[in-house]
Amino acid sequence: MAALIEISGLSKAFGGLRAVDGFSASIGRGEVVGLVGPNGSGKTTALNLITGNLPADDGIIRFNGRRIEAMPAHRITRAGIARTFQLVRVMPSMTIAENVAVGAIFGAAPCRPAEAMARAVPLLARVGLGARAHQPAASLTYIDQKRLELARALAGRPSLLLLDEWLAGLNPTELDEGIALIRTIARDGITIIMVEHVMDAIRALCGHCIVMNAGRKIAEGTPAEALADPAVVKAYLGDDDA
Ligand SMILES: Nc1ncnc2c1ncn2[C@@H]1O[C@H](COP(=O)(O)OP(=O)(O)OP(=O)(O)O)[C@@H](O)[C@H]1O
Repeated sequence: MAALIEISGLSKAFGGLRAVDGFSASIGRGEVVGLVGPNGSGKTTALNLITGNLPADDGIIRFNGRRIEAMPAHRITRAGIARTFQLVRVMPSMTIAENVAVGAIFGAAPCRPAEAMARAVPLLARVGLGARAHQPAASLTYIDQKRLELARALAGRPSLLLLDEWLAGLNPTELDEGIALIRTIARDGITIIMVEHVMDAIRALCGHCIVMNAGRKIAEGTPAEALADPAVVKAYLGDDDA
């Protein structure tokens, strides 16, 4: 399988802290990859480097064969990488549909505002917000803001979707719905990298799992293989997420 994204020697330090330290990975088209690891292991920082939300200190990222590690975030979005945030970022004074339309206008398949609003409608239905399209985004609960962020990311028609703990905080019913929704996105052919602490979701969705600790990749394989790796068991010992 040709790699959609290839990461080589990616590094980022905050002062003396090596948050991402020589991280390399190759992810094929159509894969659903779990990026897991104890708290503070560098997962969100790795996503921020891929999306250009943070500049890398070192390393190469090839997406669709193009170097993107020095591109500004908006060009990376245009190139086809969309994301959700662990700490959601919605524009509270705009309506829910307008928030999603922004994702269409600035995404990989840019369009005019009228078409962007038309694209938003079915996506809001898909994430369970269909009845609320014209309400202000500020009216949404935290969980519903996460749904909005996912619709906004999809509106950009990305080829790579990065989910940062998108399933966190869902109740068991919502979790089942969320897993089913991610599965439909993958079936549409969108490659997914999901940072997630909900291991049942990783097992249910991911054929490929990468485990980080202290900024480094410590294991990789199927979820069963990677999570059973002795280095992974050791990394999680003493961590509340184990
Ligand atoms: N902007 C920043 N400035 C300074 N330190 C940071 C910054 N962002 C992250 N860090 C530190 O870098 C390390 C890696 O953080 P990161 O958020 O990438 O980990 P994570 O694996 O996503 O953790 P979690 O599972 O808790 O979200 C942590 O020690 C964190 O405190």
